[in-house]
Amino acid sequence: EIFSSVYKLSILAKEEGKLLEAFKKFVTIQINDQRSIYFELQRLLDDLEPTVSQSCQDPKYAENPINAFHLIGRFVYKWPVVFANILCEDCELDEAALHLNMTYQTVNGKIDYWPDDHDIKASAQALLRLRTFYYFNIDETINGVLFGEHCQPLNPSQILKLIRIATDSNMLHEARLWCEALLRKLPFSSYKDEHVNEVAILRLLATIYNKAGMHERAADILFPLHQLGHSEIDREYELYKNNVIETGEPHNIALVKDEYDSQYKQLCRENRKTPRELSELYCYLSNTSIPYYKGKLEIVNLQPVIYLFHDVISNNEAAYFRNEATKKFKRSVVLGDDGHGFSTDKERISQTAWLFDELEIVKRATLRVGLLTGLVTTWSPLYSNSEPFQIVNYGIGGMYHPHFDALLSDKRLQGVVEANEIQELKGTGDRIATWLYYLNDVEVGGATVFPNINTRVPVIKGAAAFWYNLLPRGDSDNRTLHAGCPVVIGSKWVGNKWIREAGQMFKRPCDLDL
Ligand SMILES: O=C(O)CCC(=O)C(=O)O
Ligand SMILES: [Fe+2]
Repeated sequence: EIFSSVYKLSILAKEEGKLLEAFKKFVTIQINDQRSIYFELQRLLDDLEPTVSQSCQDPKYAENPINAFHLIGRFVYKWPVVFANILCEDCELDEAALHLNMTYQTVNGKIDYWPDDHDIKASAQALLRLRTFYYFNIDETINGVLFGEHCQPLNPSQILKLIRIATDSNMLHEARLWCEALLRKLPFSSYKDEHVNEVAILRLLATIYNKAGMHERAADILFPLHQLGHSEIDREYELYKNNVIETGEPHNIALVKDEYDSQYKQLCRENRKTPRELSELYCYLSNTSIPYYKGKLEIVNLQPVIYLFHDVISNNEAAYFRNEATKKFKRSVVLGDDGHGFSTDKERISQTAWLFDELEIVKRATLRVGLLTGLVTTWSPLYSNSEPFQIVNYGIGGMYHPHFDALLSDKRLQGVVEANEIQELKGTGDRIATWLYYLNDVEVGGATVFPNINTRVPVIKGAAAFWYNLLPRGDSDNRTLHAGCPVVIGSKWVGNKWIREAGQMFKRPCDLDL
């Protein structure tokens, strides 16, 4: 899939420009051909050109989730129509068609995955989820403004698609809000699609209420259409009317779990520490074992202490990390429920790659983490005091739900498996501490938050968050539950280095009292 990395989407946006060029060339040559197929192709070109000629030049285009939704939509619904009309397996292709075919093949190879329905659904769900975190204004978004930033407006059929996906995903509260916003857009003066009209939208709104158990309301919505003689809705209308529960129905659509506003979501929106709590936080220069090398530290929470180290990776190094990672990307996984094996998870939408100390720049960064934290970070294939860097690029609305980094602390694992059963922990112990590099700036969203201790760490390029996952006595520290908030605009890159227990016995000795 492609939605799980904004980096991959950016490549898609750039490559689309090549498709447009080849398609344009093809259409220009056929300009005098009067067959109806060429009118159809000209129409497709007129539809694609204004957007694509700009989007392929804008490196930040795909960093906006609304644009990304458009981009994926073009690859799923529009480009296949272009190719189906021009390319054929057994027929003879003229020069322009051959060129288009070749471009198609190269682009296909470059993006290594052609977006499909799964990406449409996932990018729509990402948009819906983003709304439940950041409460952006739906009407504004439809008109092409998200968090004050301009993007492509959404057309009525895209909104209808979004509402259908919300309804299928049982996010009925969101579905209703988008549906009402679409009704406010009526009449669609410049948009012509016979399937998207007032009747279709009202029918969908009625479905939403019906699904929420509000059958009477659903019937009421269809009643005016019924009176006007829209016989196509009669069956639904009768059904809703017959389902009405006389003893009373809910007055509102209940929020589902995904729609609740949790402490986690609130922290994603803003720092929630009181002025008093904030006044106790401070910054200082820390010593390392090299006399002239100091750490620039900011304390962002006192107990347990969460550190933010500033200026600990240069722009060049960060670019090197990002670039090396793109060569090895895989969809992020999480440890399976039974503690064995790894699986992809809708709660971790990103692509990851591991960078080992074999690379000189990476090795230097590993050493630096050791110097700054005072822990032993050296890695070798035989014995590792820390894991290799795990580089992560998030996707549309990409996030990582609240979790613990310590492999054994996850509630799911407690009692299910013994520490020594996990191959991962043998000889190295658990993840005593986390070092989290921020490898770029994110325009909107993407903070790292700790819901149990009301702490929010903003993304700052070149900085790194650092904390202990384990208490000195070795048990996991439940206060370190943390999450990567959904990215609204931008492409978020982080680099994890998990430091293991083994090797730290003199650096951070065990202590039963703590
Ligand atoms: O992206 C973030 O801010 C958090 C990442 C994280 O917690 C992880 O990768 O384990
Ligand atoms: Fe984490």
